[in-house]
Amino acid sequence: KHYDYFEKRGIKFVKPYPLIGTNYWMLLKKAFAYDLQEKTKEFENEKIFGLYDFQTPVVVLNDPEIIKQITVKDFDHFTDRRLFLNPKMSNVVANLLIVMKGKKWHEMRTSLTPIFTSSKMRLMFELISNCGQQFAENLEVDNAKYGGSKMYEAKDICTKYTCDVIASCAFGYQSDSFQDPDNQFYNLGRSLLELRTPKMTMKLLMMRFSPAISRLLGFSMFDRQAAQNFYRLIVETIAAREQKENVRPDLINLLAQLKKGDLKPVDEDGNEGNKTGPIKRHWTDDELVAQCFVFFFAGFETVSTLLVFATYELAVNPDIQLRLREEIEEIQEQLGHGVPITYDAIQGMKYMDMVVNEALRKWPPGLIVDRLCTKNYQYDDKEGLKFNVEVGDLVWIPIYPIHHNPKYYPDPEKFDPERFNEENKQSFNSATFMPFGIGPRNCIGSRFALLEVKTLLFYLLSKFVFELSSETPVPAKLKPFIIGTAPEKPIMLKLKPLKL
Ligand code: HEM
Repeated sequence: KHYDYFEKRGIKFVKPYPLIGTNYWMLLKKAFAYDLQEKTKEFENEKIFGLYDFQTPVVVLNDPEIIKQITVKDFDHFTDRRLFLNPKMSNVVANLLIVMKGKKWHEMRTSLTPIFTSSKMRLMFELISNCGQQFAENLEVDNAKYGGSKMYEAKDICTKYTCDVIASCAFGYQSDSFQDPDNQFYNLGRSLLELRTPKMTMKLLMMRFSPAISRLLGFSMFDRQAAQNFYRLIVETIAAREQKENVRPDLINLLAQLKKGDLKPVDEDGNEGNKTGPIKRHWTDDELVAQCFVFFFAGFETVSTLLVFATYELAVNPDIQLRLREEIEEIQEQLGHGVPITYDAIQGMKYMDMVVNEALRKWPPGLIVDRLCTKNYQYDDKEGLKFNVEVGDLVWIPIYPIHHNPKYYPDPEKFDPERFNEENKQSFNSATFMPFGIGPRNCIGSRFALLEVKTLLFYLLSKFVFELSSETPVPAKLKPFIIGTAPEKPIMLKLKPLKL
């Protein structure tokens, strides 16, 4: 009964099958990204087309102008996402920015935006840099024990680093996951990593297929005990900070300021308004804890995935790696060898920025973003394309297929940082490069994520040459049967010491 949605509206669509809709990629053991890419190619002359995610009709926006119209200009009709996390799971989940809806989301986003501005990131950078430096030193010592010949699994080292950064910047806790992989942060991180396994994919699909059955079966995405321990730790740390006036520039500190009403609202560019006073609102413990958890929920897997693919591309493109190292050496000469990298120096690294952007284009950690229609909507491009979207209908923005469309990126499988050089950047369209999503509901943590990734690359490349083990397949392919960006086979890295 659900499968006549597009026919009724005269929208071209992919033929669905009972129950699975158009999700055949699961049965064919294909990667979701490749399947969606094929479907968008099949409909390349259509600005929109339909598919069925199980029984849910999805309008796929296959054109940058329509994407901008719906996600930016007409955002007030599409303020929400479809939920994969059930807010009824706990009050913390209900208060995650990713999950919140409508007015409540808007209010929370406005309250949190001052935390993620450039000026706050500048202060937090010292903590990120300490983690990067410590991590590279640990690897140097470990690698030396094996005469520089040890193979490291890229995902393993990148998740350990990401975990330490989150522990330090979000939770105010110094961990060293390389030396002590049993610490509580890494354990929680590991339970998040399970998201990328076929077993968890089945659970997530079940949550999508039938939230009621999933609740009955008690499906949960995280280790409950670990999550409870975290809760206690955060509440206690915030209380201790309030008493001690500790000025460690981390999220806990910023949340304590928010709670006291010391932070002013900012506009989209992070500028404080002169006329408006500080944000005043009552914060519950659940709300405060949720904001720390957001780093884990939204920033752990995404950042480590980007790091994995960036190191992979640098290893298979030695000329690009060399050019990036030259830029790093220039910075080191300016700052003095052994001196930690500064916020301004990392922000000024043009080639680093190009490399990271190209890694985000080719391997976007988020393959799609979605929007739920919250107010009936009528689209008319005045050139013959008209369609209606009603409250509760779902639209997808196909990030991966757009990033791999030769119309926007000639020779899309080539890793070419020049696509993002100063000259090309001028003509960039925000709806053809969307690693952090698009519009008012885009990624709030993008500045933080970029700093985290660039910092580790800086410290690692100043010590090692990245090479791949012979078992790592080139070109890398995406793992089938999971919804997400992960390599099919582990990426094994050799870190050849520069000083040997
Ligand atoms: C390379 C790393 C990252 C990538 C590629 C990434 C990508 C994304 C994408 C595609 C979205 C959806 C945007 C949309 O719907 O238009 C998103 C949302 C979000 N991200 Fe990130 N993200 C990254 C890191 C982080 C980090 C480190 C944080 C930490 C705070 C974070 C926090 C969030 C939050 C809270 C949202 C929801 C925003 C809202 O609903 O208002 N992300 N991210």
